[in-house]
Amino acid sequence: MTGSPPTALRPQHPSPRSLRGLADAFGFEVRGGIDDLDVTGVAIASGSVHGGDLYVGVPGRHAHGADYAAQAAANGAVALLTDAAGAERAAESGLPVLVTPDARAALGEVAAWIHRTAENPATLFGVTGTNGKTSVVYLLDAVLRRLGVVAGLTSTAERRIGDEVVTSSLTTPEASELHALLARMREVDVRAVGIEVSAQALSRHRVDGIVFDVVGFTNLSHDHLDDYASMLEYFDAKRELFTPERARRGVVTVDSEWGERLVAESRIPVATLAIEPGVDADWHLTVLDETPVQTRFRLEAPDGRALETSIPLIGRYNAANAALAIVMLVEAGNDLDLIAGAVAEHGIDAYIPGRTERVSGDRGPVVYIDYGHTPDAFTQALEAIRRTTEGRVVMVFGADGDRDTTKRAEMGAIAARGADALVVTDFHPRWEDPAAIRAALIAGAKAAVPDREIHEIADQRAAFRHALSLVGEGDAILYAGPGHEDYQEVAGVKHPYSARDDARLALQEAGWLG
Ligand SMILES: CC(=O)N[C@H]1[C@@H](OP(=O)(O)OP(=O)(O)OC[C@H]2O[C@@H](n3ccc(=O)[nH]c3=O)[C@H](O)[C@@H]2O)O[C@H](CO)[C@@H](O)[C@@H]1O[C@H](C)C(=O)N[C@@H](C)C(=O)N[C@H](CCC(=O)O)C(=O)O
Ligand SMILES: Nc1ncnc2c1ncn2[C@@H]1O[C@H](COP(=O)(O)OP(=O)(O)OP(=O)(O)O)[C@@H](O)[C@H]1O
Repeated sequence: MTGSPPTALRPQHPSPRSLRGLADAFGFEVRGGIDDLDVTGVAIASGSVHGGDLYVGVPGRHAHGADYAAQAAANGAVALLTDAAGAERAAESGLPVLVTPDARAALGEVAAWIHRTAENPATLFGVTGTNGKTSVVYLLDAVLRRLGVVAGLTSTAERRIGDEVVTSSLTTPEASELHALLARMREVDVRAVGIEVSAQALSRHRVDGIVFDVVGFTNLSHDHLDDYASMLEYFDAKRELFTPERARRGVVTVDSEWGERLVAESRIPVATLAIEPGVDADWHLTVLDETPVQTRFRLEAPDGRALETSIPLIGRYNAANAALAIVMLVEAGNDLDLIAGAVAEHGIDAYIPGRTERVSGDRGPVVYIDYGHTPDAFTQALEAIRRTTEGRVVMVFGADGDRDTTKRAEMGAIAARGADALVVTDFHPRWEDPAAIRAALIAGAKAAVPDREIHEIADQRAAFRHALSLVGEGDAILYAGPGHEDYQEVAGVKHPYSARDDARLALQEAGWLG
């Protein structure tokens, strides 16, 4: 899904808007006749244009979208919005053209205008940070449901409109898709939406045309240094969310120096949250109890009130994610006592697909499938599992091909320090040599802990089964990487593979799961 959503994620009853009105509102140069034309939607991928759409042709890394204007026209586009170069390239398409210097930069506001998303909006929550964004939007969703609010979310794993669920591709949809989704949500009375905001989304205008009611920051650690030249550039991309043009209020987790820095540099009012004792913050989180199946915590408000609840997830970091969600809800105007009452007795019943998801049963080793693919995610998940495991911890992992190669040695080193045995396997090699990726991980592991037990098994199914042969009752396996995904990408081809399903099958084969 690149650019324009399937029908379910679009408004079913769009109200047409005049193309001339659009051109006038934005001051676009017009080439061709547009006076009698109406527009009902907007798309930036020619393949997902619906009849009545404005097709927006933007230059990309591989192509100029304007080159696909004829296909967009064949699919029912009424006009093209593009830059001057695009207008030349699309001259043969027969579509009237609206010209602007940077069509991607215009897309968010244009999509907001077409879908009227500023009218009667839901309460909008935006979550950013290296790790924990998906988790926080699911936790927001779970608490909102407990409060009786019809909620929606967009995350790396899924887009949800109330109870309707659609699998995601990008973490943050393109602006055309995001505004269509918000318009669809309004049609079915969704009143609060959690939106995961990646750094790339901020750099590439994907959340333009939106002013969030409350934004939250989880943490910042090594990732995406293929897209950003340094950690500072990566931080600057995320900091952009904490500006009045994009959000009204913020909540910042301040346990790291990046959190402190964000508070200092934020241009909107922010509340602060800390999990580490002794850190100066408005809200304080204390973890009360951790087991392999749940974490119980207490959250203290600046006015001395407190909330106690549990989540069906392991790890202090997940308690921090839940606390961030709760503080964001309070900052949006929800009463803390009301939230406390809603989650006190049964806890927050969030199910987050593929985030330290326990796929094992009551017998045998505990097996978690996780989406962690950064050094910090490895650290946090391993620490959480170590604290609740009496026996050995075996870690199965690989690393993304064609993505930030500089984190691989560190990932290997953290795995070697945190687990008793490693099974290094393939993740998504994409166009890279998978053996070279495994070698980088193993080199990092050996440099950190030279005598660590390491098994190299390229095939994921075989790797997991081998890990299973190394453990027994009281032990744990962390299989980090695949999370909720249902494919493995090799040289441009997506092969079906669900680590969760396969791990359950392997546990059954081993007689540990009924
Ligand atoms: C680097 C990046 O962000 N790339 C995005 C970009 O692709 P691109 O520049 O290569 O596009 P292109 O292939 O040159 O095509 C140019 C234009 O022509 C259009 N086109 C192209 C071919 C065609 O037949 N018809 C057509 O209309 C395309 O839709 C596009 O609008 O525009 C595409 C269309 O929207 C996106 O799908 C694509 O995201 C790719 C898949 C991607 O992997 N992005 C990653 C880096 C990303 O954004 N990740 C973040 C963070 C994840 C995390 O938190 O870890 C995310 O938010 O997902
Ligand atoms: N607060 C946190 N701090 C550190 N690591 C975390 C935190 N929350 C989750 N993680 C780890 O990061 C992994 C990904 O979590 P999650 O999907 O919520 O993050 P994300 O920011 O949405 O990342 P992505 O956009 O890649 O999905 C989890 O599986 C877990 O290993």
